[in-house]
Amino acid sequence: MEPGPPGCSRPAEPGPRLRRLCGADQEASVALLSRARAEAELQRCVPAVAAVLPAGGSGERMGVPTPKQFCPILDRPLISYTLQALERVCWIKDIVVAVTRENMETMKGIIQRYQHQRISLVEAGVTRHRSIFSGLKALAQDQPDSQLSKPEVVIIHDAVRPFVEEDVLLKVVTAAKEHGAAGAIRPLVSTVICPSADGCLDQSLERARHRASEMPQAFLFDVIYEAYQQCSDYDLEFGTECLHLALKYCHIKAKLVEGSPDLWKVTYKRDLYAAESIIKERISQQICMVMDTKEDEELVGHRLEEMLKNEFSHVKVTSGALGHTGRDLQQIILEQCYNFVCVNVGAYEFEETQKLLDVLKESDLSILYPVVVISDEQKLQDSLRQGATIIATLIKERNSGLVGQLLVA
Ligand SMILES: Nc1ccn([C@@H]2O[C@H](COP(=O)(O)OP(=O)(O)OP(=O)(O)O)[C@@H](O)[C@H]2O)c(=O)n1
Ligand SMILES: O=C(CO)[C@H](O)[C@H](O)COP(=O)(O)O
Repeated sequence: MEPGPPGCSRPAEPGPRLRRLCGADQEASVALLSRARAEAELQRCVPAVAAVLPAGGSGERMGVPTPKQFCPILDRPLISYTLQALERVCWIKDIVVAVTRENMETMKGIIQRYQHQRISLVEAGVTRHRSIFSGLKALAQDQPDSQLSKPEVVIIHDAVRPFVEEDVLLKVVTAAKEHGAAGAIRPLVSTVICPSADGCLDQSLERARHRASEMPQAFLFDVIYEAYQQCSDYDLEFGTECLHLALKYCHIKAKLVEGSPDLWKVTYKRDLYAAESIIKERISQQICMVMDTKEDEELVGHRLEEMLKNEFSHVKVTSGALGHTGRDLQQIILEQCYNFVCVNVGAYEFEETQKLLDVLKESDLSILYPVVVISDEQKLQDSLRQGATIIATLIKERNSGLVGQLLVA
């Protein structure tokens, strides 16, 4: 079993992804209520945790004019995925993002467009360490008029590592509470060598004895803030390791926690393609089919569901949403489903469907929302098979040109 939240006697709640899968078949209102209760309970017993996200770099190694954190992946900026990953964790109270002055408006636009919550912006520094320090200062202020308050534990996570999961965040926070500092590590992929001044091999490190230091990291706030206040200009200018600052200036030996391979930092252009593939794979595992009527749900929805279950891990069928757009959508959006397929059976009245699509489009939560019309009721079985093939291809291909399109099976 995962460790419970720090300072909390209850075992950890399953992460939102797990909750989404577990709760899929429950009554919507019951699921909502129990989720709200569980989150309120967690909020009460976890120490105050905030996160600082340095996002003020220029992404030189990426070699494109746009800083990599703002580069689009499936039409959504990279940083938005990272924010979403942190926001899903209900016990992180505040998320402080450090961005350069020139990108402040861009960042505000992203927050508004993707409805990010609990975010505060601070001005980034000229190096990563200075950006982090700027975020920590905002949390330390603790002024009555400030929205932020000093946390007990602070998570530091790069804005360009979008695949951080709740379990590793919980592990580093728990370890930081006990040891003062903690960070995720990974085995080295290549051996680290030390060249001499003349470009020849000086030393070769034993790979099995070394690890790559990744993110997230977590610290008792007072420890890391003290370290940043004490550290030299040289550290702030050239340092790359926050755990090292805690060791050097506060004598805190960080606890190292094994991280997942997806924690790597998007650095080169090829990393954007890798990130896109991972996102595609993740979001392509779930699909929500919205039927126009209850009868269609029974007649067509569940047969389509059976056909699609071999291809996707989570297929949800819902009906009546076209008539009760507001209520049902609220539930669907809470589940953060990306793929909607509205199925009309032999119906050519698309006004309600159009309304639903407009709401989805404005919500910016959904990436794919085509309408599939199973047109021929006489040959329903064949149409269904064809419909299932179209739906599966749509979800897997994720061709953005098909968003909001009408397809006829
Ligand atoms: N002055 C800086 C430099 C970097 N970062 C952030 O620190 C994280 C990790 O740094 P890195 O991968 O080195 O980003 P860049 O500095 O943007 O990349 P490069 O070194 O290729 O220019 C990124 O989220 C980056 O935006 C920051 O907040 N402020
Ligand atoms: O992994 C890290 C710390 O452990 C940092 O993400 C990394 O050091 C950032 O360095 P740089 O800005 O030079 O890429």
